[in-house]
Amino acid sequence: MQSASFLVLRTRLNFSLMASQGCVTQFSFHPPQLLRSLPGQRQCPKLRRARQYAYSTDSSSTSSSSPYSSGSSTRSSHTPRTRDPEPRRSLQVGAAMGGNSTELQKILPALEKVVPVLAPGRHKGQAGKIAVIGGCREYTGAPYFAAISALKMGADLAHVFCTSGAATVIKSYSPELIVHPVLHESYDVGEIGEEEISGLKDKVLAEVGKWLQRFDCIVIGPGLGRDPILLDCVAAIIEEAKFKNIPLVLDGDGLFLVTNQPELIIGYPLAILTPNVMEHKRLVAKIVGERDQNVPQNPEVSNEDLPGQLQDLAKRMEGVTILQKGKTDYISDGKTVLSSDYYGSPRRCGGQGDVLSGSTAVFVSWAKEYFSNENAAGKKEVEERVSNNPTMVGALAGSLLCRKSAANAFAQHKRATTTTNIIEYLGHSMDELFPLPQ
Ligand SMILES: NC(=O)C1=CN([C@@H]2O[C@H](COP(=O)(O)OP(=O)(O)OC[C@H]3O[C@@H](n4cnc5c(N)ncnc54)[C@H](OP(=O)(O)O)[C@@H]3O)[C@@H](O)[C@H]2O)[C@@H](O)CC1
Ligand SMILES: Nc1ncnc2c1ncn2[C@@H]1O[C@H](COP(=O)(O)OP(=O)(O)OP(=O)(O)O)[C@@H](O)[C@H]1O
Repeated sequence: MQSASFLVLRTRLNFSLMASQGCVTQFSFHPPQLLRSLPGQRQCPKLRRARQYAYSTDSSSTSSSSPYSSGSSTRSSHTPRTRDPEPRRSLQVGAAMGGNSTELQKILPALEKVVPVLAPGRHKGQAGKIAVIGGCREYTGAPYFAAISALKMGADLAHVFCTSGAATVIKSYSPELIVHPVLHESYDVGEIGEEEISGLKDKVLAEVGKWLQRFDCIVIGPGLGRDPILLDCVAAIIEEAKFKNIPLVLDGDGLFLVTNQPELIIGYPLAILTPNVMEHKRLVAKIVGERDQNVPQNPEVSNEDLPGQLQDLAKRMEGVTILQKGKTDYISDGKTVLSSDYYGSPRRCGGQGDVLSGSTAVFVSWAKEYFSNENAAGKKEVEERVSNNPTMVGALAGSLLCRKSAANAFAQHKRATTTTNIIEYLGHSMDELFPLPQ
């Protein structure tokens, strides 16, 4: 049997160097792999899954054992995989605060190409129109953080779609946000039957739907809550956004929704999931443990092999991009894995994930626009140094920016650092990473 559904050419280059602040940092760089589908790879989903499983469990190949294991499984046990399931491109940039690696010096000019120029001829909206779907009685901070982050790092317009209970509060944080109180929780509507729920869903979809086409990217989940009626409506919004080909960033309770209903998002190439450690474990349990009879029910997520496991997960989700947040951020669309431990802060105050989702949404919209322009300058450089997938490019840029802002805010505020401080540094950090022309 072929060891994979892919033919692969792999070269690898490792090097280490002294980072600018004197500590030794190890970098590894795997040039982009060549992936070629074998005939029949895009056949029926069942066959495709069977091929993937055959790939990931074929013990005759050094690169093909399952990336998952479980100590408590009642199903077949598996040896943890020690090698990559597939070659991956890995970018690992300086852990040291202020590190300025050679790798980074190649990546940043490539990422900069997708950042739109500021020119007098451009009109309002061209630098990005972002929507955040989130905000309920409990959480008003998270959607605010995501939306204001989008504005502060360069988007022109940011909308928030939330419940009426959250709207006034969010508006009072900032006059810059456009806030739509259109979502409903069970608490607001009381006990209603199926028919009324369906009517409510249509109403919400009509309210949100008339705006959808305007957005370059939608963040779904910060502070959304987990009310079943509300989530039902958001599922309908996701379907509509997919139909309109709008990039989606799913975070917080948006991840809760798609973890429970993965079919909402599987196979949508413009989706980015941004799970933290816990959210990632839940996703793995659902997508791998529950759906694949041939791996343990509660697959172990091992730090040692996160990149390989993430790549496997993204592949099982048929090309969805996953940004797994943590000490190191790992990003994969199933084809490649990028990782970055660039900058960052030791403060773990709540809300940093919201800054990431809002910023990533803007970068993704810029990257999508950039790749859709046939004559865009430097496209080959971006493809070779980062990826030809706008969601991968956007996720890496979002991660770098947030970690840079967190490091800058921490340098100033130390233990007092909060998410608001990190947001204050977004503009400055953008300019450090992607300087405006003098
Ligand atoms: N100001 C606001 O309005 C904010 C609102 N937010 C919104 O809240 C909603 C729910 O989000 P969430 O963060 O409470 O849920 P989730 O991530 O499942 O964590 C649940 C528990 O898991 C654990 N845990 C988490 N990370 C871990 C790790 N790395 N490693 C190990 N354990 C970890 C940890 O458990 P503990 O340690 O407390 O036992 C944690 O309490 C969502 O809509 C979000 O957007 C936030 O954005 C914050 C700012
Ligand atoms: N241990 C760490 N060291 C450095 N940076 C980290 C660490 N853990 C997470 N980060 C960074 O913090 C940001 C937010 O990740 P985090 O895991 O806090 O998300 P979250 O739990 O979803 O946040 P939120 O509080 O908004 O729900 C990411 O950009 C990630 O790179």
